[in-house]
Parts: sequence; structure tokens; C-alpha cells
Amino acid sequence: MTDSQTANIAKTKDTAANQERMFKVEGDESRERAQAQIQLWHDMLSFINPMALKCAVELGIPDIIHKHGRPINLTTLAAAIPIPIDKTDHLHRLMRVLVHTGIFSVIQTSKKQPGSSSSDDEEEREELYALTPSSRILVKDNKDCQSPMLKILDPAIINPWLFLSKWFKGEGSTTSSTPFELYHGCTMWELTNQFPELNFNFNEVMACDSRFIMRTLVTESAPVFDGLKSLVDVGGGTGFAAMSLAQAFPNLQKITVLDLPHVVAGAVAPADSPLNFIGGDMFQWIPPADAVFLKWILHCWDDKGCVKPEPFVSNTIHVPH
Ligand SMILES: C[S@@+](CC[C@H](N)C(=O)[O-])C[C@H]1O[C@@H](n2cnc3c(N)ncnc32)[C@H](O)[C@@H]1O
Repeated sequence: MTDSQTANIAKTKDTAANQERMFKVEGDESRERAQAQIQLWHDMLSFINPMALKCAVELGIPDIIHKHGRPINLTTLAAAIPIPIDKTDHLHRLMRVLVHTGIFSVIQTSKKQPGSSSSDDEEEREELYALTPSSRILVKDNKDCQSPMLKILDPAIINPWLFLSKWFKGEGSTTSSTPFELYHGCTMWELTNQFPELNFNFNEVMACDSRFIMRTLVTESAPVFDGLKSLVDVGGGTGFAAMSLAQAFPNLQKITVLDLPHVVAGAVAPADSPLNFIGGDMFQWIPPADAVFLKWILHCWDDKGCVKPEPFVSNTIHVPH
């Protein structure tokens, strides 16, 4: 081999190595670009997940699968809701989203009848939808049923999120301490006061959360309530948490639920229970008691800054959200 041939081979090898390096870098860059776009699409379109979940609950899908008693196919599900037949394909898409997020699971089965001679596997397969632990707690028969929680996905609550950047930039009224106030021109509690349905739904969401969490709280945190004779549940809504405390701790002879007048307006304390309701503003006055119970109240305290329950009582039981 001549010197020039050797040099040519070396040059070719270098070029090949360079090309390989170049393609690798380009490959990595393409992968990174694709990953970046996937991340953006994922974040941008994630709003579909809660909307799909709300839709499934409104269509009663968890209850239908539960009543069916076994995994259900698409046609049976569509007929049970019921929806127009031409929407069945769209229901399939909805179920795909919800299987992806883990709300339902899917089981692939063969439709083939014993002795069938068909060889077309595609046609013979069908998907059956089943409940998962997350959708089991959406079933109305479940005493922990969380379906009412989906009422939180109300336009009144969702729309202010679209004004987040405007709020950051200080647009709108200078008194808008939250994007909610920028959008509505009033606080959440002023709005629930104006719209009874929103008030009802919000209180139901809260009661639903209490139904779930209080069972754990009264068993796991029982020692906290030892020796208390009275307690005030500040911002206690319609009294569901307070009622759970009354049932679990007979030592509590007086439980006061303090909330805004329009929230406690329809609340009635069950006869022979230690409960009583007071309509008022927690930032003005808190009824005296051995302990203050605060569940999901953090923002109320933070918004007003310096208001603390300590001047009123020595014990504060704070259940953060
Ligand atoms: C997030 S909810 C929590 C409800 C309840 N503690 C629970 O966890 O189910 C906040 C509650 O605080 C009440 N609230 C807001 N501002 C209040 C105020 N200034 N005085 C009394 N209650 C207030 C609301 O009406 C609402 O019921």
C-alpha cells in the first residue's frame, strides 16, 4: 500500500468517525427536542384529565361498572349511560384517557366463541373496562364516595386560573389580592354568598373531603382530643367534621361551628348532639373554647396576615390541606 493510499484510508476513517459523531449529536439533539415538545404537550393538554374525570362522574360511569358487577365492554357501557350510538367512538376515546390516568383499567379479552373458525384476531378481541381503587371511591354506594368533589371543577373556580399572569403583572384592580378576585371582583366567600348553588356545591365538596379524612383523623389523632371539653371548628362549613368529632369524642360537651352566616344559615344541629352553629367572621371574633380546630383554613389566616387564634384559646388543632 502506498503512502497516499494509507493517508486516504486514514482520512476516510476520520471522516466516517466525524460523520458518526455528527449523527450522534444530531440524534441526541433530535431526541432532546422531541422530549422537550412532549413535555410541553403533556403540560399544555393535562387539563383534559380532570375534564375527562368530571365527565365520567357526570355520566355515572363508575356506578355503571360497579352495578354491572364485572368488567364492561364499550357497547354495554354506552347503552347503560345511555348515549347516542354515534358517540360510542368518542366514549372509547374518553375511556382511553381515563385508563391512561389510572381511573379505570382495561382488560383485553378474546370474543372468540368455542368452535369458531374465524382467524381474524383483530375482530375477535374486545376491551373490557374495570374499576381501579381510584374509581371505586367514586361509586355512590361507597360510604367514602368522593364524586361530589368533582363539583370543584366549576367555571367560577377554573376561569380565574386563566388570569394568573395578568394578576402577576398587577392588572385590574390594585385590591385584587388573588387571581380569583381579579376575575370576579370579589372574594370566593362573597361569591358563594351571591350564588346559592355555588355555595351549596362548595359546601358539599368540603363535606365530602371531611367524610373521607375525618375517619382517619379521629383514629390516628385521638390523643390530641384527650381532656378537651369544648372545641370551636373555625370555618367549619356545614359541620360535617364537627359531627365526626362529636361522635368520636364524647368528652367534647360543646362543639361550636363558626362559619360565615350564609354557610351556616341552613345548618341544623342534630338533637342531643353537642353541636351549635354560629354565623360570623373569624377575623372579628372566635367563640371561646378549650381548643380551636382548623381544617383547610390556611389561606384564610394567611390572607389576613396577622390574625391568629392564640389570643382566644391555648390549643390550636390545625388540619392542613
Ligand atoms: C376551604 S373551606 C374549609 C371548610 C371546612 N373547614 C372543611 O375542611 O371542610 C373554608 C371555610 O372557611 C369559611 N370562611 C371563609 N372566610 C371566613 C370568615 N371570615 N369567617 C368564618 N368562616 C370563613 C368558608 O365559608 C369555608 O367554609
